Amino acid sequence: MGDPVRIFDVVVIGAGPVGENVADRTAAAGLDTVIVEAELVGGECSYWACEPSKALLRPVLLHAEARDMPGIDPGPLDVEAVLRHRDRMSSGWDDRPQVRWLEQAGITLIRGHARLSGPRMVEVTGADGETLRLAARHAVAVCTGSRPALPPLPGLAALRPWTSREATSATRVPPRLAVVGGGVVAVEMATAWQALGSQVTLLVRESGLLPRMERFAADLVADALRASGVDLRLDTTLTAATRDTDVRLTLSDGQVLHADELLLATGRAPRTDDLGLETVGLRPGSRLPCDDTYTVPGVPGDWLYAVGDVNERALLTHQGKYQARIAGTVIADRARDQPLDRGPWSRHTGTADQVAVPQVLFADPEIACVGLTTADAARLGREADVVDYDLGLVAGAHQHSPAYRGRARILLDPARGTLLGATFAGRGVAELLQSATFAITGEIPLERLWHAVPAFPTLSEVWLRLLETHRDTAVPLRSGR
Ligand SMILES: Cc1cc2nc3c(=O)[nH]c(=O)nc-3n(C[C@H](O)[C@H](O)[C@H](O)COP(=O)(O)OP(=O)(O)OC[C@H]3O[C@@H](n4cnc5c(N)ncnc54)[C@H](O)[C@@H]3O)c2cc1C
Ligand SMILES: NC(=O)c1ccc[n+]([C@@H]2O[C@H](COP(=O)([O-])OP(=O)(O)OC[C@H]3O[C@@H](n4cnc5c(N)ncnc54)[C@H](O)[C@@H]3O)[C@@H](O)[C@H]2O)c1
Repeated sequence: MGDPVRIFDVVVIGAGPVGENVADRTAAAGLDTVIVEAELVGGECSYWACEPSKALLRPVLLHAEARDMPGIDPGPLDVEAVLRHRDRMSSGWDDRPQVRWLEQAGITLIRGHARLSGPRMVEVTGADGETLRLAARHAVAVCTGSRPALPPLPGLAALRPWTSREATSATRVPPRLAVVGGGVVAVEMATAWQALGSQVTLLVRESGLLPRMERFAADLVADALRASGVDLRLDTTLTAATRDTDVRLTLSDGQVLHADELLLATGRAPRTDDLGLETVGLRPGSRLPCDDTYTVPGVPGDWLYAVGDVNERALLTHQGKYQARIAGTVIADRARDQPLDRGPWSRHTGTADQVAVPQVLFADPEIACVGLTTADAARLGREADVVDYDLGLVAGAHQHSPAYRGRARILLDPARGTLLGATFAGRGVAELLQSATFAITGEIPLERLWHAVPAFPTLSEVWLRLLETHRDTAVPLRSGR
């Protein structure tokens, strides 16, 4: 007879920020919850993504701001101190504090690699090769996140490229760092490592950076990267690379480049390839689809959930945690045979994923955006009034730093008079973002926004200037533009 099956109400696969939050909600609802983790409790975000990257960037960005402020002479960056700060902010890659949190929340932790083995069944293979079988009375939540998606370069393994993991955890500054990609990881890591002492070359296949963000914002970042010394090459792809004493890169324009390290920041792939999805009739290796309650469709019995990066609705920690709160509530209410409210903005429906996903790019300048961009509106055929304002003109920006450069754009629904999207680019705009998120999710009418008076002199004054500009000159965006 094989080992007995351990039975729980809920099995959560993956203890990243998203899995932790699903488990927190189901355990708080009184459901016996187990979480399975193959590496470190806390996931990618805590050790190789958000936390270490922002810990590298915060000193770098503060240093740049201080340099531009009259009366402050910050001296050179203490690179070793920045790396030690990064190590502390990543908890020294030690997950004991997170494990204590799980214990306090009453969640059982099992370490190992989990795979589905049939409806409501999960098998866990531990580091010792032993297998444990789990059964879920109510739900299995797949929160396995994502991994770097690497380009199909010949001889990739021999190149030993950096991915986001090495870029966030490296203990030595490479003199020459080549970065492939023009997305958020590439831009943030190029910003950090250039300031920490690398000569960064950024190879971008598109004609601009950050293809999913407003072009004006991406262009401000591109200008600033160039000014900081980054060799930014747009419309350029890597056609071949070899590693000998250094890395030799052949580019699409025929040029050859040498670097000490090569960072491939070319997007993410969902971690579904070794998850036993085929045992429940699903295809391994691709995104795990879900509906607005985060239930995987096409699996009888509504017991399988996909939450966080693995469903690719929004590859962001905060949005994944939002999804987790909703999925946890759905699981708990289904377990109590309570009906689900599938209406928009209800406790069981992830409406914000579709209309208000906030994101901050931590570079110099920052970009903070939520809701639709002009390109999104055109793609969706949504009519929008587009309003731009030069952030550098508001009094709060003058106070913020003397040579402030920035710009803001909002998109308004002309029929309803509500906000559809906002993008702010400039130093210190990250903390402006929640005001726009409130306006979109609260569907606050323009007439009421006029009564939300921004304090003087702050960057928030841009709201008033945007409203005035809209009153006087709004440019309508018609579908297809
Ligand atoms: C460099 C970088 C910087 C980023 N910065 C930000 C930022 O500033 N802000 C932001 O909001 N987002 C940021 N992100 C995105 C953010 O990291 C992810 O959106 C977030 O980590 C997703 O959380 P998750 O729990 O879904 O997945 P993950 O954090 O990837 O966690 C998944 C967990 O599941 C485990 N796992 C996987 N498969 C199995 C299995 N079969 N069995 C057991 N365990 C398994 C993994 O070991 C992992 O611990 C950044 C990403 C990168 C790469
Ligand atoms: N501050 C933040 O919020 C933050 C920071 C980092 C990452 N993230 C999250 O992580 C996710 C992943 O970021 P990312 O930058 O890895 O992905 P991305 O999808 O944002 O950008 C990938 C870039 O790589 C390029 N690319 C893809 N394949 C290529 C190839 N074969 N050759 C050359 N270029 C190629 C793309 O054109 C694009 O410019 C993002 O979607 C984001 O949500 C968020």
